[in-house]
Amino acid sequence: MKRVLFVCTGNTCRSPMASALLKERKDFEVQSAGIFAGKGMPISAAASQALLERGIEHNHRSQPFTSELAEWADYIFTMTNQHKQLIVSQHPSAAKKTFTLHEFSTSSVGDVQDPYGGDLSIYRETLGELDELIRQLILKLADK
Ligand SMILES: N[C@@H](Cc1ccc(OP(=O)(O)O)cc1)C(=O)O
Repeated sequence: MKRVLFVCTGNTCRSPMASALLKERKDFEVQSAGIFAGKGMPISAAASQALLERGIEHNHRSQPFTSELAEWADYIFTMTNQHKQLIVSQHPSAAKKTFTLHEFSTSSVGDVQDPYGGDLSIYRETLGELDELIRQLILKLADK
């Protein structure tokens, strides 16, 4: 099974939602982490609510991005180009397997904006964006 690591900033909103969506497929080993994440924080309440509205329950505890996780992953998908640049600069050996979610899934330039601090409608929008990106991601990974 391919090992996929999603990375965002705090590992309480975007990457846990992406992870929950891909885990639904059961064909991948999935983890998430944050560049500036603390350890053991739950998924944000609004992210959890947006997932529950789609019938997805996601047990999550935040974790920081580490070199061990970088080694574990076959693919590292970041929410923004800044996350990618940080990873590549600190872990050059991971450069070949690190992509922004937009560039890998849709061959486009763009960031998944941080919904942190927004209301539930913002989280629903982010989840919708992630859902579409992950649909494309699955198609792309099937070709690998
Ligand atoms: N701003 C938060 C950290 C944080 C940043 C972004 C964030 O969203 P995401 O999990 O999508 O990166 C979550 C938390 C703090 O000051 O603790």
